[in-house]
Amino acid sequence: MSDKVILVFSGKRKSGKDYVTGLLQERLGKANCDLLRLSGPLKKQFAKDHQLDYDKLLDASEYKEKYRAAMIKWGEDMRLANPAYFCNLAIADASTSASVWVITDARRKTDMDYFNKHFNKVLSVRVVCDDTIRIQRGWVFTANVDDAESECNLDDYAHNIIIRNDGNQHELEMQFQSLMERIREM
Ligand SMILES: Nc1ncnc2c1ncn2[C@@H]1O[C@H](COP(=O)(O)OP(=O)(O)O)[C@@H](O)[C@H]1O
Ligand SMILES: C[C@@](O)(CCOP(=O)(O)OP(=O)(O)O)CC(=O)O
Repeated sequence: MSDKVILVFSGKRKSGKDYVTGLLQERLGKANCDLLRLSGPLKKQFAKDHQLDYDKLLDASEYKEKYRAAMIKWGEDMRLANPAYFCNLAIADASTSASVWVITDARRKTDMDYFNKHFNKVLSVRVVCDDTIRIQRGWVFTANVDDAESECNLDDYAHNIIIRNDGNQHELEMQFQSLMERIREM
């Protein structure tokens, strides 16, 4: 079993998963820390099958939101056949030399089970944020998305670390310091 440190991030849409994991990678350095997106291989295959623009599905855009419900459904069908499918693809693409792998977008207990099964040093990190702030960042409640497994399956998971990302940079910095300390201890 690898002794890499695996940080498995999750959080609601617009909680700031990409923002926080990007900042973390900057702090740790790209050579030490690789970002793994479970949604990466999902979007790539979905785009190919449906003649869509893969790059436009990657950023925080309206284009992604337009196809989100269909991508969730498609991804769920794939996961039903093999819950490890996207996790396997994400780690196949990851940097073997980085000592820290940050999974940016876990959504399901099966994702958590996968990393806990395959790695020793795993921390689950939940990014949380008030809905009022998510709305300011462009979140609009959408049925079949915000009430679906994709957004809710890890709500009651016993996360190791909670990061509050309401936009207070000082508060975020303090939380980063203790997260970095936890990583060093591992
Ligand atoms: N702490 C923060 N300070 C400033 N902007 C932020 C912060 N957190 C998130 N954002 C912004 O809010 C938007 C949504 O964040 P993002 O990381 O894409 O969320 P998620 O990946 O959880 O959907 C992005 O435009 C991002 O830059
Ligand atoms: C179909 C998805 O993989 C789409 C995920 O796209 P992003 O990971 O880009 O989403 P946010 O960062 O939360 O906005 C969801 C799933 O159920 O797998």
